Amino acid sequence: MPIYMINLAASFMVSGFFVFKGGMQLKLIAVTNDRWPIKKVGQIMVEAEPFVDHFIIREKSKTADECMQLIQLVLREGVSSEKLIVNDRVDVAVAANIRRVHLPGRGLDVQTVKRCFPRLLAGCSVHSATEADQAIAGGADWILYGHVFETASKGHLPPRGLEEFSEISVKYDGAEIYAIGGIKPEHIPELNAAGASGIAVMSAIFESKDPLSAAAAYDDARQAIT
Ligand SMILES: Cc1nc(C(=O)O)sc1CCOP(=O)(O)O
Repeated sequence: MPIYMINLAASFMVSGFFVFKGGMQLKLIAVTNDRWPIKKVGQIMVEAEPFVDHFIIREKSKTADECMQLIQLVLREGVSSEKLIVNDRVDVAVAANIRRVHLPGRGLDVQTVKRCFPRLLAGCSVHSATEADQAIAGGADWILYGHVFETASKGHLPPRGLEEFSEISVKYDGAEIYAIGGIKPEHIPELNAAGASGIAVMSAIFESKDPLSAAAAYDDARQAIT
């Protein structure tokens, strides 16, 4: 039986109702998809914001200056700087006074970034239990494990599924561990049972004609299990 099924069974065991990781509601991270001009990305972020805990600004093709413009735009529209996570661009995070950076596999490692910029919080993407071990040992404040389900965003490559994800979340109980890749609202119960702290979603929000409703669907699903 996969470990996440055992977790699911165990989570029913305390007086017949669910026990959630740390008693917390699953967090929703929305990841920008680098497909739109700055103004449209900002508009989507502002629309989805009521249901989103954090945004990862992952605009790989944009210049540092354009990323700064996007940050200024959403801050002006009332999005809290605490909700913003800058992907990869430590320079942009420091210049824009954003506290959180998300580091992709091939960039600087968490330990180096945290040593050089002790005030930054840093997370990273992992794709195996070994990478998760390295990230946690390096002091990662969160990790994103993926891709969990099949997704066009990863060229429909075979997904990693939930088994290793669940093993990581059991091993590092209490750490912030997010699932990414192909996540739909209906996956939330099984991700919760696998010990997810939250989920990270890209296309379902940034390709939607109605980003607020798209984010609300994830919120409904997480409310349904709390
Ligand atoms: C940006 C990203 N990183 C992944 C990883 O596995 O590290 S999967 C992914 C794309 C997630 O997009 P969607 O929500 O559209 O499936």
